[in-house]
Amino acid sequence: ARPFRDVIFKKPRSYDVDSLAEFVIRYLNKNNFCVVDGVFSNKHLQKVLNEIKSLNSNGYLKVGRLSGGRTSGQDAFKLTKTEVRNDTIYWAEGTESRHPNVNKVVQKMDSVLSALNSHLQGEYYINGRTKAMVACYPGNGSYYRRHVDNPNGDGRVITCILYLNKDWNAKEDGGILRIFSAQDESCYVDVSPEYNRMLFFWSDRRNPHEVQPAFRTRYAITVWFFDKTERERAKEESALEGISTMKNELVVLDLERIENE
Ligand SMILES: Cn1c(O)c(C(=O)NCC(=O)O)c(=O)c2ccccc21
Ligand SMILES: [Mn+2]
Repeated sequence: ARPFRDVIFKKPRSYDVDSLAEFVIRYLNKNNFCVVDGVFSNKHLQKVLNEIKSLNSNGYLKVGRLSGGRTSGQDAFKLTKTEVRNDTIYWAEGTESRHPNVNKVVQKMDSVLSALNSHLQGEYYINGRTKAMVACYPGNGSYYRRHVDNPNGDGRVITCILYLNKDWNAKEDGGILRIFSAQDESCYVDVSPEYNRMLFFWSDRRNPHEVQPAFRTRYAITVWFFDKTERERAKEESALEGISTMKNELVVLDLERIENE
């Protein structure tokens, strides 16, 4: 397969939230995804990384169980000896006192979130988000199988990821996020999970993606932005099905229920 374009990751004119939001929407409309490098200061991100490492060493990150792009034990495909599925995750509200710098990242994502609406030509109205998912791939070949974040209208419209991996060398460390073109299976774009890199993409079927096996510890913080209408309809439907409608819990439940697209 060949990359569907040599994507040169441009930088926005400036990093105020409105220019950022305009830049994100422009590339979401053009390519269905947008990479923005250099949003945070190195000083701040170093503190964020330290907080996440201590969350990890204090056992706050739990194995991702059946969540998202994997089916349970009855997998047909065999794992190679170096590929193990053990991404670990921690859900942050963004207000906990144990990680003030992670909270600042969530607040920055919130400020971008609220600025997006004035650039979305009315097809969505973003009015909320999930909790922030702090994810760690331990680097023993752990990976995330190809999936769509929101294949069935659970309300999530934009995925926002911040990568925290210093001096990442994808050739040795792997861990590439490969986003496939929904139209043409043989086309994809590879995003290296580099430090201070933000990635936005439509959460629906436009962006099947996978995390390739990582051979070094790989950290990321992800937030999913909700569309008001789609979210309310999903909550009505799930209420009918009797699934608990606690806002963030529902998202966690959805992540466990999502099958591959
Ligand atoms: C750990 N992890 C993920 O890494 C991704 C994902 O697509 N990550 C993309 C990336 O890290 O580049 C997910 O979409 C995901 C969904 C539910 C639970 C855990 C999850
Ligand atoms: Mn995903």
